[in-house]
Amino acid sequence: MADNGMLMNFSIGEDSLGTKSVFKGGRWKDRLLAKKSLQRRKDKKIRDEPPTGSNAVPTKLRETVSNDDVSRPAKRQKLDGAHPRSKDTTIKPKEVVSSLFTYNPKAKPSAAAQTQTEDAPALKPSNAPLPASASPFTSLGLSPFLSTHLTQNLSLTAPTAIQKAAITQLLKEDSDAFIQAETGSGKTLAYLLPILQRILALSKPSSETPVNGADKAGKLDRTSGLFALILAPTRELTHQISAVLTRLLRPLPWLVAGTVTGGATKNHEKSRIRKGISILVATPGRLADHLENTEVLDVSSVRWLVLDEGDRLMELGFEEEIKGIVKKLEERQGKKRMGRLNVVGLPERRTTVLCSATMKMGVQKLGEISLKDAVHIKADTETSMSPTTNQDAAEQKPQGKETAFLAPAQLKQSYIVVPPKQRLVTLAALLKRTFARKVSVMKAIVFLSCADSVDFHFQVFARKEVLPPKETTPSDQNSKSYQRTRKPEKQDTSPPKEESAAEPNPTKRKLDLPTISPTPTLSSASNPSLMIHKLHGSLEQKLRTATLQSFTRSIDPSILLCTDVASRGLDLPNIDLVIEYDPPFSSDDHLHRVGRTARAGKEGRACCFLMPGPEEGYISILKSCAGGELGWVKGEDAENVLKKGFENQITHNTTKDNKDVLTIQEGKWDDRATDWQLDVERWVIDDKRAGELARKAFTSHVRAYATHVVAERGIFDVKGLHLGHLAKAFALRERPGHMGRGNGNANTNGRRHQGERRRVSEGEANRNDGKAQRGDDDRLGAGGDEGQDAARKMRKKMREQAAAGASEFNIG
Ligand SMILES: Nc1ncnc2c1ncn2[C@@H]1O[C@H](COP(=O)(O)OP(=O)(O)OP(=O)(O)O)[C@@H](O)[C@H]1O
Repeated sequence: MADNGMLMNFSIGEDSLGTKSVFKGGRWKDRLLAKKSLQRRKDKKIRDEPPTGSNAVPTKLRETVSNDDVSRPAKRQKLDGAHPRSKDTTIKPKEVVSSLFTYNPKAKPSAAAQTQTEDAPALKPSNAPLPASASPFTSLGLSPFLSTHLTQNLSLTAPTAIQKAAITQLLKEDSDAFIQAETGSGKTLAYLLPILQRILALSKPSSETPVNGADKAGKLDRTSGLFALILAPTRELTHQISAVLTRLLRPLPWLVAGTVTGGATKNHEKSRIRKGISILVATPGRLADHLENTEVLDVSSVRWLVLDEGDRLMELGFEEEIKGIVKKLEERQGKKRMGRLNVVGLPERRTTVLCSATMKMGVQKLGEISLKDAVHIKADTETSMSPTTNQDAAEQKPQGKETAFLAPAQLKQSYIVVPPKQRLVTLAALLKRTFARKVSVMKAIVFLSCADSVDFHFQVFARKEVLPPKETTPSDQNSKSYQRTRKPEKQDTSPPKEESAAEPNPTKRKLDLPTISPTPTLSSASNPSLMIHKLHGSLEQKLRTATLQSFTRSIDPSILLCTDVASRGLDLPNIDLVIEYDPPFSSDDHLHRVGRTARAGKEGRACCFLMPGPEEGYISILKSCAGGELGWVKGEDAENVLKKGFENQITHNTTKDNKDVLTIQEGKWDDRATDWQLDVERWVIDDKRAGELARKAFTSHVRAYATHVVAERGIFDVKGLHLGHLAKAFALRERPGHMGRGNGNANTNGRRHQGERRRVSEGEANRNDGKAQRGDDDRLGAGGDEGQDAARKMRKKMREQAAAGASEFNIG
């Protein structure tokens, strides 16, 4: 029965859609139905009226209709053609745009309550070098020559706490060791220095005698044998360790370091191995390959094996390779090669050192494979809290927490709860605000969930804004304009040299690379040459290396957009801010990501984006990673960030004579934010490639979202995502049509590449996915569980690839 008919049988008090409606007569059931029908009409009327007050749609959008009401399913809109149900294709559909500022879910009051309003002082650094007077390098057993080299040539005056502990232990005994220390605490030198000291002492009965270039240690040279093997999970990390080693070996030219990694030419590696290498840094896949196929690789004299970033080695599925390498080392140890120098003083047994900042199941398993009676070396937190007194240190130490699992104490962490529709514009605002002043932040890293998302956001920030003509006119009375001539950039695509080679030229920028661009939209008057870089595992290795090198060496303020490819072990200088735009896939990943800043006692900031709802549960994990109540974790007000970022609008235009014109307009922040968002949305609609990028990024992001570790999947529940709202964060006015249809093709996930993938923990497969949320078909998983199906397939695929030992970095 139609509701309209029902209403006619009742007498209704006051106006039919007024607030005081009284139903009289008829059965109670009919009265109830009529009441409900009236309520629906009222709701419809409210929706159709332009809202007023704080929730008003900005003026420019009032003629448009919102389809993103949280409380009801969004209707599918066809943007690039006629209305789906309309047979008349000549009728242009009305543009459907939802406002950034309406129908947004709000942060829970409990999350707001956790927001600190005042800036608490950060704790004293936990990974800084110790006071030089208390612990000089010589006091640890390093030779005066090495100590002098560290101080004079590498500007390292004293060890960090983990270096002190590791160097003392590894020089004292030949037992295996597990080195565990927080990010940025100097683990690389903690294992390299004792190995170097021991190699220098080989063939020299008295290690007391200083070694120098003129009187080299015994008869050792590069043909004496390979003494140490260092395994690292990624090519980038391998090259980084090799660069540190090369600097250490500079005054010891008779010792030679080398690398073997996937992606490099095997024949070149073979010829270097043939010439002789004293210390080899390798990725497991390529080393296993050489052990199998390269006759000249003699590992019989290897006495030190280091497994750096142990947890990552396991995550990337290198278990089998490592088992094979350990087996080969054991088989070949002791077998003397004809013609080899018999190195006096070579230890009888091999020492294996496992390094990790975090202690996962995988690390324990790796320990079982590789270590025998290992000593667990940890930083003495009481001495690591330099330069505080012991009493301060004791007060700082979080009760019942392993400090090695924590972020550096001096790191200032924040979180920002942003509704999905405002995510993109808030990220832009945060970056604008961050780089508003030249001196404030030199470099920032933004972590995203997948390669496609990195590609999309890179393009968003690399493009020039096209604002409405009135507002871009420099003659506007609120506008100030600046002019600067763009310098022609010199092309340089040559492969990067190791640090030992010529000194870097920091002014050289590789603008011709597709991974580096100026970012006009984020630049400011005082910071006009802001650069943006992108890095992910689907890029060609050469491009990755060149991009990373350019970002590292740039003296201009720069932003790096990346996946977790850059989260482990990389020591990038001057990183002031880490933004986790997409939350990490596990709390361990969070520690590694934020560990790219606040290194070796330096200051650093990190900010994690969360969405209102279950994601707010992550705040307590952020706090516990920061050391509980003692840690520095502050909530940022999302609206404040938007206000600060969009107070002034800066636009760049290029004149015919190749001059950049910088225009600053002052005005209302919410209008500016809306203009900015609409501009990106128009670009996505008008430019076919951009549209494709946005849709791929969105799809891949949602699929990647399904791969959070099982323990945190209640917080990051893919079924709870409001896809319609989230689409706006990818400048899409509706979610892509195929989402949630269960095509389940994990390969189209847009390259959240094997190496970036989470190894699925045991029991994950048995996860009870629960029931799909009904009543809101904009949520993945509603209507037939296709979303769950896609997520399940994605996880299965990842398991297969991890088991196959594939890695984005190392297979070559
Ligand atoms: N004794 C020291 N004094 C000053 N700086 C140091 C010292 N030892 C190492 N560093 C610097 O600290 C930074 C971090 O070192 P390293 O990369 O070895 O840290 P890490 O513990 O391996 O970090 P991660 O866990 O992130 O891989 C490097 O820039 C290094 O040069």
